[in-house]
Amino acid sequence: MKDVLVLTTGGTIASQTTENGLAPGLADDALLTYFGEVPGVTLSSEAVMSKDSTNMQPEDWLDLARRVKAYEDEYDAFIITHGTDTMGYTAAALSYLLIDVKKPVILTGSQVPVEAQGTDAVRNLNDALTYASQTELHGVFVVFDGRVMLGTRTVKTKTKSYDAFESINYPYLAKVSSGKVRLAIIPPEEPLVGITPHLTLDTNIFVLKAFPGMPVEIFDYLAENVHALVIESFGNGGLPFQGRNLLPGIKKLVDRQIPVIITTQILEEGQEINLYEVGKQVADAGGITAGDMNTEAIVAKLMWILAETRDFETIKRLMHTPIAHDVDFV
Ligand SMILES: NC(=O)C[C@H](N)C(=O)O
Repeated sequence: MKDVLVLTTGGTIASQTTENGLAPGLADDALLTYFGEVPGVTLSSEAVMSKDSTNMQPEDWLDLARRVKAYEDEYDAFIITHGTDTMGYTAAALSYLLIDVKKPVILTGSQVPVEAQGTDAVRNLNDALTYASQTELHGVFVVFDGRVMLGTRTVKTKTKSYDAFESINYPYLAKVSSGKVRLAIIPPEEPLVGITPHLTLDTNIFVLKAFPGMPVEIFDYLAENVHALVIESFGNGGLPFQGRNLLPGIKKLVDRQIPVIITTQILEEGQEINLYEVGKQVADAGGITAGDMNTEAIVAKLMWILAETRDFETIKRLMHTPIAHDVDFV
């Protein structure tokens, strides 16, 4: 017998047409009626919030994590229904906040409201339930369009199509179809050293997307106001050092022991920061490469680490340590 708790948060899956466009409005436990019967599985639900995921905040991630922790012993698995727009962020954040969870926590949602014709919601809900009832793994997962992805690797790549999410730089964990899970093999991860599981976040970070012509003055503001900065660089980690030279700005933050994490705007294959002069100079200025992590995971991981430590070297080491399979190389 398995007990599964469905935590609902809103999203398109629970949205209805209003005069202001689609907005979550489905009755609290209405989603439960769209799950099929699975022998030996009992479903319960709890309405956590009713938000378009665009409106979700780090405090909402904490709310969800605390509920899973509070109910962890009572249920065998958790399904969180969620909007797709920021699902990748929530999935990454829960992967860190629930690093010690002993049950599967599965996020799903849909591109078309559950009540609308041609909806993908019914399939996704039932695939999530299939996975919840059959998996032996614990941790945070996204189940969408028949694919199971790690919470730290899930990125939304399509605004409308049903295959909205991809597992970036990591294999899909499983496929779900016709009520069956076909599993890939996930190697175990080294035990976590130097940080203990905790349910807190420091949201005082900023993400900067580089573009040709970006003014350098922004770093003066950032140096005074953030605990860490993420820069989405070009290609393999490159940022301009000619014209509007970003290196002094990066150095300014690093000199103040503010970590500057360098990721890339390119979704796949990660970065090799020392390959080109434009990247090596960034590394030499103190920029910390993020390897093959995605921005969603970097944001959540930084907030989670910063809540425990502000020590520059410790942050750097932990950013480079695989946690919830978030990074393969740096
Ligand atoms: N497909 C969706 O769920 C999109 C919606 N705007 C949300 O993120 O809540």
